[in-house]
Amino acid sequence: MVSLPSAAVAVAQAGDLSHRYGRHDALIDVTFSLAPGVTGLVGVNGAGKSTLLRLLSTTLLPRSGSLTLFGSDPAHQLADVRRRIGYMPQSLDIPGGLGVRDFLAYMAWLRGYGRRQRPDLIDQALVATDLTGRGRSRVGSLSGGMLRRLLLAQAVLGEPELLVLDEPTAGLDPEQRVRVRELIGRTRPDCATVVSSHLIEDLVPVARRVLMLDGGQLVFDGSIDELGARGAGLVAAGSGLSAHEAAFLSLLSERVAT
Ligand SMILES: Nc1ncnc2c1ncn2[C@@H]1O[C@H](COP(=O)(O)OP(=O)(O)OP(=O)(O)O)[C@@H](O)[C@H]1O
Repeated sequence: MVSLPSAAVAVAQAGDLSHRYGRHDALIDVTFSLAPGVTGLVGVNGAGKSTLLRLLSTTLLPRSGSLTLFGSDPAHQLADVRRRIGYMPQSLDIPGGLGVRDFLAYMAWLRGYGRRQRPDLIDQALVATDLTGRGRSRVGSLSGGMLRRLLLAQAVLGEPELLVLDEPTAGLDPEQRVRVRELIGRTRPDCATVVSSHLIEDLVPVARRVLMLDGGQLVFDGSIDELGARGAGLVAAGSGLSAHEAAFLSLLSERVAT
C-alpha cells in the first residue's frame, strides 16, 4: 500500500464510497486517498472506473460513504471545489457548429474565469494539446483524435489542482498518445492527476501509483513498482505478457476464485 507522507495534504479522501445505478452496485465501499502526483486507475470494462471518476469530478455526488475534496465536502462547497477540478469525460456531445475557441471560452466561463483571463488560458490549453492551428475550426470538422484532445484541452484549462482523465489516450494515434503522456507528466507539482485505462500498459509510463477496480471493488492500491514486482514471477515464458499485465490478470483470477 502507498501511504501518504505525513506532511502531505490529501487532495481527495474517499471512505467506504459506494454508488448504485438502480439496483446495480457500480462501486462498493472504496477507500483511498489521493496526494499530488499521477495515479492510474485500471480495471476491465464495467469495473467502475468512470463511476469513480464521475464522483471525483463531482459530476455525481456521493450517496453512500464519504468523499472529501481539498478538505471540503463537495456537496457543501460545490462551486469552489469545481473550480479546482479539470475533468475529461470519456465523451461529451459538443454542438458541431460551435468553434473550438468558443467551446473552450464557454468551459472557462463555467469554471469562473473572467473575460480578460480567458484568451491566455485558451491559448495555453491549445498549445498543450497540440491544437493551436484549430482554434478557429468548427468542432464538427475535427477528427476523432482531435476531439479527444479538445476534451483534454478543456480539462487542463487554468491548470487545475485535481485533474480527472477518463481514458484520455483512447482512439489516439501513437504519436498523440506519447504527447498526452508528456502533458500528464507536466502538470503543476501540487496537482493530483487520476488517469483511467483498461490497459495497465497505458498507465505504466505515467503513473507512480495504481488503483485497480474489479466489480466495483478496490482490489489493488499500491505503487506501479509493487504491481510489477507482484507479476514478475508470474510471467510465463513466451506469453508476451509484461510483469504488470501478469499481475493485473492474476488479481482478476484471484477474485474469480473467491
Ligand atoms: N448511467 C448508468 N446507469 C446504469 N448502469 C450504469 C450506468 N453507468 C454505468 N453503469 C454500470 O455500472 C458499472 C460500472 O460502469 P463504469 O462505466 O463505471 O465502468 P468502467 O470501468 O468505466 O467501464 P468501461 O471501461 O467500459 O468504461 C457497469 O456495470 C455499467 O454497466
